Amino acid sequence: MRLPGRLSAAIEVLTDVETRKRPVSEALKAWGLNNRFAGSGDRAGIGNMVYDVLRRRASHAWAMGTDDPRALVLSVAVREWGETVEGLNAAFAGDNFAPAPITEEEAARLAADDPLAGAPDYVKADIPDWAGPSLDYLGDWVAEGRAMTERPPVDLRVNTLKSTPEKVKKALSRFTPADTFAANGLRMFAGGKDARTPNVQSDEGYIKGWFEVQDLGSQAVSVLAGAKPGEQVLDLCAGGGGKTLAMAADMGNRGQIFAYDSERARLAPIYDRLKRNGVRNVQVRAPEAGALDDLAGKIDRVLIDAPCTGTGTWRRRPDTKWKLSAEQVAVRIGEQAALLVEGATYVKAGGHLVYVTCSLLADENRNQIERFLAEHADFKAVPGEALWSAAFGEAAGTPYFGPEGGVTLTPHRTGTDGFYVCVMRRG
Ligand SMILES: C[S@@+](CC[C@H](N)C(=O)[O-])C[C@H]1O[C@@H](n2cnc3c(N)ncnc32)[C@H](O)[C@@H]1O
Repeated sequence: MRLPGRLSAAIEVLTDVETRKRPVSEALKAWGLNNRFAGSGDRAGIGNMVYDVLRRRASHAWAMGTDDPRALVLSVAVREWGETVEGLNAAFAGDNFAPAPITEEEAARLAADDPLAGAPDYVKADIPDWAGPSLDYLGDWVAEGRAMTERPPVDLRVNTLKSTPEKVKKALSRFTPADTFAANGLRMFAGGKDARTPNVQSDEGYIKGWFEVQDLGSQAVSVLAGAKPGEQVLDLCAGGGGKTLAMAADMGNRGQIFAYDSERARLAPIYDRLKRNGVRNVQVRAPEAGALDDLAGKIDRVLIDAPCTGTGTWRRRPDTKWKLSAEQVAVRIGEQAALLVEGATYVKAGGHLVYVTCSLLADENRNQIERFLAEHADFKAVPGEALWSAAFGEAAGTPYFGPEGGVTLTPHRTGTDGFYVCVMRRG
């Protein structure tokens, strides 16, 4: 496929996402199944265009005076991918799969010198209009929003139970992985335009369990969770086990992690992942009545990687940015508050409760912790700044340290997905 056909396909997928309210990954998959002639390069190019549009949907819509998928795709093609109106029209003329020629009005919009003139800050930040005040505590929320519109890198966590950063770097040298502020993290930066994402999961090293794909922010909060060899740890919202695996490696397979999740289907991938990673100190507890009763008051460290709105992952899942409703936020807040109360019951005296979200909303982070601490006088927050500098030193970006003791990572501040972590000690 040539570029015109790929642009038409991106318009089709975006229309499908909008009209059928489908998740973008599903719409892209469906397009691939219905168009089997398209190769992997085509699918990558179309996917990149669709995601680029969604990351900057508000600013491109402002520039074009409409949020019609065709206008948004043309705007990204010209303003981000470096195409010209003349070049596109020439290419469209000779291609049966091309979109209709660019109109004069569209051409004028695409040529505007200051396409965001008069735009409100939330449009410049490419976030929903309600979100600015919620991110205000971070300082420059327009810069925070803009950083969330960049293509995310691929981050790996080296599994120290089976490998070393040097060994993984050598095995993946064709992708030139770079070091990160986390000692076991490696990063591959995203390419531009139709560049393909490195397919590291088909690499021999991945199959052998030398590394996992895990955002650097997720790695960092796993380190800050502070699991030590020999401890009894409960991962109360273990899901597919991303943080369970990271903690097991930090514990050197010594001690015990109980991995639990209320959704059997979420937990399902953990079994294969534990095997591939060579993890031997995890006991998976399936969601059955009383599954955790025997752990009450006995655990050194309880991790609550809480269900959340995922606002910290907007650069990876930009479609969710435009769909989040106040009702969804309220549901998550209720679940998180209940999990904090439940998680506390498993912590032994002198043990720690660790609360994590991949959200940047104060209501899911600081406000939850402040309410919990006000109602649980036996818990005290461990200051996040001290935890951070002990783990990563001064050179590791500048997270936001909240007055309640929490640490907030953001694409703008730490070059990671957005994450929040607060470690609390039971007195
Ligand atoms: C952010 S995800 C966990 C991700 C996982 N820890 C990882 O690192 O890959 C949150 C998880 O919490 C689970 N969950 C939601 N409510 C729960 C509850 N009341 N008890 C236990 N798990 C719950 C969800 O099923 C979901 O898998």
